[in-house]
Amino acid sequence: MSSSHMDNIPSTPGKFKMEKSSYIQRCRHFSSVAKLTFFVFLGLILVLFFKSPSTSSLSSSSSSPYSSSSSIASDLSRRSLKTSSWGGLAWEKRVRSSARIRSRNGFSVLVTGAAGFVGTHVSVALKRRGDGVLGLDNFNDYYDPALKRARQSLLERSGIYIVEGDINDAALLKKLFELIPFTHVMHLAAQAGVRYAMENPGSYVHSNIAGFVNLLEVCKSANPQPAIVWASSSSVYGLNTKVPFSEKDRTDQPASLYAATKKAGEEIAHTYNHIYGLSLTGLRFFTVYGPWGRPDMAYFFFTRNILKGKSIPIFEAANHGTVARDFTYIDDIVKGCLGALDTAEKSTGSGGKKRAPAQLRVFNLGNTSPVPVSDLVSILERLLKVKAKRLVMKLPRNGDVQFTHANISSARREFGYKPTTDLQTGLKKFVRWYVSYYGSVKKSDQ
Ligand SMILES: O=C(O)[C@H]1O[C@H](OP(=O)(O)OP(=O)(O)OC[C@H]2O[C@@H](n3ccc(=O)[nH]c3=O)[C@H](O)[C@@H]2O)[C@H](O)[C@@H](O)[C@@H]1O
Repeated sequence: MSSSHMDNIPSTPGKFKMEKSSYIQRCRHFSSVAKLTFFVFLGLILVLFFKSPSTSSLSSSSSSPYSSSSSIASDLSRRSLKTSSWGGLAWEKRVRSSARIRSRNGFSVLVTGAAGFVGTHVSVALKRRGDGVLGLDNFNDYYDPALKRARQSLLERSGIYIVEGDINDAALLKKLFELIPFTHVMHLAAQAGVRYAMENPGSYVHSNIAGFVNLLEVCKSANPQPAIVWASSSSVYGLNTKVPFSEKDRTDQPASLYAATKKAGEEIAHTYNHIYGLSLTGLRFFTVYGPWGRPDMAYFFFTRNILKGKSIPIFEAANHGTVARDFTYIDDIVKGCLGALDTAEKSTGSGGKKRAPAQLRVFNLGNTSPVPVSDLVSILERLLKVKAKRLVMKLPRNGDVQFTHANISSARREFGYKPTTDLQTGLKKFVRWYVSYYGSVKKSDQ
């Protein structure tokens, strides 16, 4: 068992006294000590069992297939709330400097998941236009943390500091809000990935539900309350067959636990808006891709495997049905995120109390033109000049839906969202980045 796991166990005052008492005293009080020890022990077991939803899920789960590590101990530590040391004057100075607004009417934005794919791009874009940006990320190893560290270096060069911590760490979040009166929170920290939810369900509950609630709890008590824009997912449409997907369509048939936790997030957002007057905007991202992307996503590991001469599994639906995605390029998504932030109204509550009705929105951010996965592979083959070893197989029943297709008229109306990058153009930029980042084809065995 890892020491970080032990660190999570609160020590009781009773236990502490016991260790300090003398041998004679201990003998005299042996029966009460034995009883107490028994109850302390029982308590510890209960704490271990119930403390973390992710912990209990680990008994049957393995570490992420996309990460470099495969040990359960590492999985435990990446989910623990133990954050690297924070606090102190130097740390506060870094936090303040990163969050300092440098343009007139600029925002100060807390970006959760800042070392993630979308988080990195959004942080850079905000900083570039003069907003104050403070990142927060737990650097878990769901996929190669080295890539997250590289994104962190990128942000550092733009003057953005990423606080290392988990969104479940209420003390840390409170401290950040004490230091900075954030006008906005761009909440992108999440356990992503559709298929991994069957392997490690607890991690989805931990980040997408418990973590989100913890963040909202801190936001609702903050003065001023920030406006919150956060990442939902196209997967909430689940088994919906009406195309293109409109925000008005039903979203009560999720096909994966991941989708269910994102849908839960939308309902939780409703509650915090209703009770506390928090301004909340959920963005349903449609299969976002691009440079600095996520290695667990198909376009990314297809590229890696094509270059390495390994076969790639291409899913097809029943009766050779096409599986397609409304792949959306990262720059378009960034514009959508900024548009949502810019049109977000202020939260209306203060002191943890609602003063007036507040804004509650949800938008599709897609590309409006679904592409079959087999076409994605053909584009990659052309760009990489390597023929893929295609392994066509039946769409597994592990949470995937057959297709996605966004209706974006709502986002267009509200903030002029208009994607401009087609898959061919976007993948070209991705491949260029991939080759430069991983050095050469030979080295691309990340
Ligand atoms: O749009 C979204 O909301 C979601 O988009 C992606 O989920 P997904 O569309 O499943 O993206 P990939 O895992 O990259 O899969 C893309 C396509 O490739 C297919 N695929 C995937 C893996 C594989 O081995 N073979 C294969 O054909 C999938 O069925 C899917 O049609 C992200 O992983 C989610 O985090 C995100 O929330």
